Amino acid sequence: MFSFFKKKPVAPEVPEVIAPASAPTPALPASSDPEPLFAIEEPAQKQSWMSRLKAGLSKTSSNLSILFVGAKIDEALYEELEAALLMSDAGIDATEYLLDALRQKVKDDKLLDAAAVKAALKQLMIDLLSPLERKFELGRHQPTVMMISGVNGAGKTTTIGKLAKHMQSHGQSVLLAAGDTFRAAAREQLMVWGQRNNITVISQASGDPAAVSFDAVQSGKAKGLDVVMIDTAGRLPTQLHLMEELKKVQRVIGKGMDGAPHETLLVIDGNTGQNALAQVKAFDDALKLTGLIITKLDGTAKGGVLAAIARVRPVPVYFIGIGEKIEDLQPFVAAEFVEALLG
Ligand SMILES: Nc1nc2c(ncn2[C@@H]2O[C@H](COP(=O)(O)OP(=O)(O)OP(=O)(O)O)[C@@H](O)[C@H]2O)c(=O)[nH]1
Repeated sequence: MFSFFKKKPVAPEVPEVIAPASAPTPALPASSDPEPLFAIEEPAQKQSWMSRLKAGLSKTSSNLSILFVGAKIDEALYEELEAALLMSDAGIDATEYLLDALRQKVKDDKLLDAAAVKAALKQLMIDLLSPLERKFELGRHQPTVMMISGVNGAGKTTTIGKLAKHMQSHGQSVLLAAGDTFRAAAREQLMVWGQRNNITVISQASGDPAAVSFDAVQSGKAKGLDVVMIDTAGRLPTQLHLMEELKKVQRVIGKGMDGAPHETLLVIDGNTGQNALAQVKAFDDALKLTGLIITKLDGTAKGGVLAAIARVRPVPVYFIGIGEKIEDLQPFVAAEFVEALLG
């Protein structure tokens, strides 16, 4: 089944490479100015993203923002706020932190009306979530090697597809590694997708995920590509042998290129709520994550989990996802997120 007992990281078999018909986009010269990804500049696009983010987070926001409509600033309001934050999966720590800070602010600034208290809460939430903001940059390494992990069905493969297409449309040459050697369908899915989108995918029929990853890094280096993205099989943090396998994949990537993987990302399903926090802790302990991608925030009532992450394990959130389309994945911006929640 899994080959994590093998001593050698590189499997002897020849990897299958699904290459696009045309050669990949030539590598850009290494630039001293790394390029941030996904910056929405156009006001119309920004507006469209904000309205979709608001709609996506409406189940989380409805419990919160309604509290302030015509509310009196009394103990009942704080209690309802506490319940709403806990229901949004902000967790006990972040909820207590926000409520204590809000009480203090209301007292210090002598706030008397609900709108002012809501504005104060908004600012506190922005301050809490801002440290999670981090721009995803390319161009510091050639290739930039990214390893993508997460539990089953979190949205890893879909997210890789969205990122790859976006990077490609920004002139980046991208190589994907089908490191999910456990689920044959996942491998097929990535290969078909690669062919359709003119993106090279490295895969092995009965592969060792570490070997596939190593080959991908070697190939990325040899071809002078910009980005190598390595998909991994979904696993639960409680499956300790599979977490060990993931650590091995990470180590072997490092043997393929010094300093790689440059990004070790965890994809989290935003519907998971408090369990997401357990996932962040476990994957971070095992792999030292460089960033998170939180998917499926559309339609969830549990968007408050970002506050829990910010308090308990503040791993940067590079992107958030609110749907299946490519434009539904965007950089996390604390002020936008809070505006969608409480705006
Ligand atoms: N609504 C919604 N669905 C999403 C989002 N991101 C991914 N999905 C869907 O979630 C499902 C699982 O996505 P995958 O990318 O296959 O997940 P995975 O983590 O690779 O799954 P495994 O390979 O089983 O571990 C698919 O149906 C995706 O279309 C999102 O932001 N919103």
